[in-house]
Amino acid sequence: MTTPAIHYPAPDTHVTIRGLYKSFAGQPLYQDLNLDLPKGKIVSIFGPNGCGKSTLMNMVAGLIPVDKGQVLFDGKTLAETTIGYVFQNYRDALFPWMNAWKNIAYPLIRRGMAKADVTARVEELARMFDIRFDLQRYPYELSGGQQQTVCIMRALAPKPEVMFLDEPFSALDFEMTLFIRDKLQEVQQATGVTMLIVSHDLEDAVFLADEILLLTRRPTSVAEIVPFNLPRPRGAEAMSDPEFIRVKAHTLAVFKREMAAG
Ligand SMILES: Nc1ncnc2c1ncn2[C@@H]1O[C@H](COP(=O)(O)OP(=O)(O)OP(=O)(O)O)[C@@H](O)[C@H]1O
Repeated sequence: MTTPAIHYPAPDTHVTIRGLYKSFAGQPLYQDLNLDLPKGKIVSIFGPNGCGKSTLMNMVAGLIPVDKGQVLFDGKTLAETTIGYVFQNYRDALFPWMNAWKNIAYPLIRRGMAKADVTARVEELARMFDIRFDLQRYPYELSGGQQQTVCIMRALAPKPEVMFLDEPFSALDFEMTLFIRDKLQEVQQATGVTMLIVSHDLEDAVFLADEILLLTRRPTSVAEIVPFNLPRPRGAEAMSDPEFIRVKAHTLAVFKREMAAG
């Protein structure tokens, strides 16, 4: 009798993914995926088009069911874990009938938090994000960057243990990208939240990451996990740092290898 391999989590693991399977229309996407995501770190998911970056994140976040497998957060189930999610398209992510303040407060009000505590938390987030616009304004009155900032504040409001961000920079101009990069790093440093970011842009994927999770083509597995240890905070000048350039080049080489395979 053979004993199945036991995948013990690496030290400092937050999220453990074990024996994960997912198919769409009979076509396998993931087959027995085993993965550990480190606690209090930023992990970027990067890989070829359609390899399943968003699907992986959405399965971990519980937005898409797995066919088989287990995902645990510090040994707890998703239901026992506070998570935050920033959706890919900020234009559709905010409740249009609520002003920015109410959007941010929404997850707190739903949890039954007392009014004074809700106000204190929204004010704390407004200070953290150095908000200069009027939070009484409605989403349609805000710029794209302001809307995305509100989305991130809403996701952070309940103090999540894990934060999921699907393409958070894809619709932002460069100035706003720099601002959001700064803020995400500040928040991460201040709170120790574990972050998982899906990106289809190589530079974005590398810049914020402690680890870049590189996926193969479909059926998808882990091609490589690339560490990126440049000290924080990483400002715009980090983009010309030799270590950033080296990690980006390595990531690109693995990506090209995966594109050529199969
Ligand atoms: N609901 C669905 N039904 C059928 N196929 C799906 C569904 N969702 C995703 N897929 C397929 O699964 C694969 C992975 O999709 P996913 O969006 O996760 O990939 P991705 O790596 O995030 O893609 P992209 O780089 O295009 O953003 C794709 O081939 C996609 O067509």
